[in-house]
Amino acid sequence: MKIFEKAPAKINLSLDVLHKRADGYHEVEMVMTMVDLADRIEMQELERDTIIISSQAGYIPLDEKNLAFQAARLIKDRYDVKQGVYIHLDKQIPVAAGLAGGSSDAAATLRGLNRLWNLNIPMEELQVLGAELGSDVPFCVTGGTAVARGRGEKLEPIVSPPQCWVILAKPPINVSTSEIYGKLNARNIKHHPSTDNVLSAIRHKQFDQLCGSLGNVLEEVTLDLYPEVRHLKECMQRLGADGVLMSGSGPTVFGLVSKEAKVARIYNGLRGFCKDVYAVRMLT
Ligand SMILES: C[C@](O)(CO)[C@H](O)COP(=O)(O)OP(=O)(O)OC[C@H]1O[C@@H](n2ccc(N)nc2=O)[C@H](O)[C@@H]1O
Ligand SMILES: Nc1ncnc2c1ncn2[C@@H]1O[C@H](COP(=O)(O)OP(=O)(O)OP(=O)(O)O)[C@@H](O)[C@H]1O
Repeated sequence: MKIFEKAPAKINLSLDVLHKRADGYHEVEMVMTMVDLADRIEMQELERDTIIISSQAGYIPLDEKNLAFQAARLIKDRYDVKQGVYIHLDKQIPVAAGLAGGSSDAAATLRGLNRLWNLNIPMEELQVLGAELGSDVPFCVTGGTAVARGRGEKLEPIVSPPQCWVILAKPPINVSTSEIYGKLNARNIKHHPSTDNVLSAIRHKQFDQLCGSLGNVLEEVTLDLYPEVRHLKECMQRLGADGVLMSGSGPTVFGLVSKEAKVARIYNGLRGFCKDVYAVRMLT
């Protein structure tokens, strides 16, 4: 049997760090949602006890370093599954972008193998398994819109943000999440975003208030290290996006845009100096 799962990209509408924990991770408070840009994952049963990964993208690992491989191995080990699986990743989400592409692939693999092997694992249990693979994986298991706390695994689902366009632009650089968290001085954060303001804007479907409340404490670190990300952010603002923020640890910058008429101008303006630009809808 062969099944398919979609693995959408996430964006952080807000990302606050409360403090650094004794285990080295950071205690976060984030509002996350998904956008209509997704990898497509095909999973096919194999009689042989093996995990095979392939992808059309030449620049991701296809061995045990791949998060989809790790997800498959985890589920096989925990539930004593003797069958194997062939997993093909049709990558559409740019890699190491701050859009949780690998995490979403891992989450989609957990959901897919749960179906393929009739394991009937409840979603909450898949999220707990996902947390072993990465901090963004539990959110990606269920998707939607949620407040994430802890190191990202404590989730509170909320209603969808007001519908709008999301323009994503990724400059051609690689940013390491652990490097950015490592360079953040949690005791000396200049501007904490207000999670309450973001939540109130979402609940009341106040698009302008949402745009005014966006904030990410990792932005300061990445923008200082990589001036091209700052330049991209300023460019998106100048082109007229209503709210602009870096996603996750970057380097992707997203712009929220309410009027469709503005989308093509912003998209074309960014394409002038950035190859990876996408105009998508918020997933509701
Ligand atoms: C930046 C975000 O993508 C925002 O959604 C996440 O906080 C990071 O999620 P992720 O890439 O799934 O992160 P993980 O793979 O768990 O961790 C990568 C590295 O980021 C750092 N890390 C991650 C999450 C967290 N709450 N505190 C951290 O300090 C740790 O150094 C860790 O070694
Ligand atoms: N299935 C996968 N897809 C993409 N990258 C993967 C995958 N599995 C492992 N990786 C590796 O993970 C690293 C991070 O890639 P990913 O696209 O998940 O980053 P990201 O979007 O910045 O994640 P996050 O937003 O969760 O920090 C890359 O260096 C890549 O080689």
